[in-house]
Amino acid sequence: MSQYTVAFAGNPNTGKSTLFNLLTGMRQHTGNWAGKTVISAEGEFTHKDHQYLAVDLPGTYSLYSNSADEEAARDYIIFEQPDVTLVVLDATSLERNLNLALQVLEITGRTVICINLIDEARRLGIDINLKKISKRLGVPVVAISARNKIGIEALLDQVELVATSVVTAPPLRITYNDEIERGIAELTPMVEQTIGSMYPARWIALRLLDGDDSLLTSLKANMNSKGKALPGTKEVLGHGVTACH
Ligand SMILES: Nc1nc2c(ncn2[C@@H]2O[C@H](COP(=O)(O)OP(=O)(O)OP(=O)(O)O)[C@@H](O)[C@H]2O)c(=O)[nH]1
Ligand SMILES: [Mg+2]
Repeated sequence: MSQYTVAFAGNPNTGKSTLFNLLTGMRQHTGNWAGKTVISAEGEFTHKDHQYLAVDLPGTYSLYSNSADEEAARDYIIFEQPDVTLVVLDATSLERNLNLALQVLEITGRTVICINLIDEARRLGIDINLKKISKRLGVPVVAISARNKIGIEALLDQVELVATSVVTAPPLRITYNDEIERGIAELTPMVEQTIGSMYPARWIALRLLDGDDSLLTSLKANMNSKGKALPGTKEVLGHGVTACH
């Protein structure tokens, strides 16, 4: 039986570890304060005919290399290329949480959006239009309560559809202002030429435009560890990189 990898990403304190523990039977640290998960934990679970390896990533507000946690989550999603990235959002603060979801979606369409704490949202009278969000983002969106074990089967059904490629979506394409789009257009072919089609070139170009040296360092380390040296990376990518904001 093949095993699919599911990475749990999301802002701190959105219930990733609660869901992870529920599915895997493990006991990752949970609690009502941010930043509990510091290293990624792994555990297994089964749903219907498939086996999954769940990876509980540290909570992050972005994938912009602001901290070791963000770098770890970013590197896992880009370089390990999980079969599914499950973005766990807090239903009571969707606007803030969707920021990370958009960043993940720019990297990969192999994503399921899991809106957790739906019990809390209902208590507060927050009504969430799942269909509309799913249509806008192009990926499945499921509401759950990990603590109360609500919606879990429906969530895993969607995870299965993405893992088995029954449901597919390209990375979400966000259009930036003209200056940034010009930079992306210039850099993306160079990125593709240098690293091939293995990694999300447009997103990497965008991060390089922002002067994200940490991503460049990770890219080089990763390519080297896979025996794919990057001749001229510095020349190609280091040249013309300007911060846009
Ligand atoms: N009301 C409610 N609370 C929940 C639910 N799921 C998780 N929680 C609570 O939310 C808090 C945070 O849960 P964690 O699972 O530790 O969150 P996390 O995303 O792993 O947090 P970090 O590791 O810090 O990123 C805990 O107090 C959980 O009991 C839910 O469905 N409803
Ligand atoms: Mg956690």
